Amino acid sequence: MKPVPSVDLNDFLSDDPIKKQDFVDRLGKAYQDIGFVALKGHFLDDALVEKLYSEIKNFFDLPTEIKQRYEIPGIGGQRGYVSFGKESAKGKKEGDLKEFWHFGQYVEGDAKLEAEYPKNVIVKELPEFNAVGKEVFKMLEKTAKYVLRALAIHLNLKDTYFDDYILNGNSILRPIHYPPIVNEPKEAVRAAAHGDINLITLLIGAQGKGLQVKNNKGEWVDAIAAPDELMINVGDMLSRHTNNKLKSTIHRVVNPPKDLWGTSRYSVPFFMHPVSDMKLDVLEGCIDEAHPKQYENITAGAFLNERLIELGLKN
Ligand SMILES: O=C(O)CCC(=O)C(=O)O
Ligand SMILES: [Fe+2]
Repeated sequence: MKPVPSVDLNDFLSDDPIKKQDFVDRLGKAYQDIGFVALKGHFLDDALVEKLYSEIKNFFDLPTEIKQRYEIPGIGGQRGYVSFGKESAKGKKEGDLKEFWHFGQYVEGDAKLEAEYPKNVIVKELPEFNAVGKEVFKMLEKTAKYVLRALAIHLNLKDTYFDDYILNGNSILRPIHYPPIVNEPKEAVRAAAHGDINLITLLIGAQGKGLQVKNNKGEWVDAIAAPDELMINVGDMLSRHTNNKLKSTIHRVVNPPKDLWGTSRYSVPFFMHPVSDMKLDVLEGCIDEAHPKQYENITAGAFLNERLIELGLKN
């Protein structure tokens, strides 16, 4: 059996109640077991993904001094460029072997949130880069909305429970470049073991080897998606809200074997965040005698802030 199960969003979107319920059950089971699922039938077509890759390669190929013009101080790396080695996993000293870019929310019809979020950074050299980022952001956000609807049903909540929290949410699209490895890395890896901060993560580009997840026996297993699949996992915000009923699984990106050091890895996670005001307080339905409340009440905004400091992106 594949360590990470596959599901098809078309089943959830169909009018057939049996298929719909089957999707909910399989997704819920996957998130209670391994915390990851590979999903096809999402809203990104092949041409869009191809264009995204070509544009992000163009961006990371720009000279370092140009890329660094887009590294904005004082915003915790929440928009624009974050240079190589800057981010480290929670509790780790060594920086990860990666550089990345952040596209943030395109707020519509909400002046308060527009003022709250940092503005998206526009790359002057590459007009298409900005356009494709926005398009991919919207398509992943739409995909995530239906995945969260399925999870709401699984949690015995109203299917639209998350809709208002994710509308204009503080989500982030992060194209990552892991450059070729030139010198023997001492302790550093491409991405050290971590859990994601947000509600759910949708990852484009998990086809190649590299991504590994820790299963419930504590073993690292490869998480490899088919070319038409997104890898989708639960983040810490959702596991907190559900009192760990849904698992935020620890994962990492390992360095390739020496004969492949010369190759770059590109991947593009979309971190689905709610608005900062969302209360992550443990859901009543996830507390009982066998599962006492495990977390203090906190808002999504306060939780994010804590974690950005721990990642070395904010002080
Ligand atoms: O590059 C990958 O495949 C995963 C990256 C990741 O886990 C993250 O950025 O949170
Ligand atoms: Fe991650």
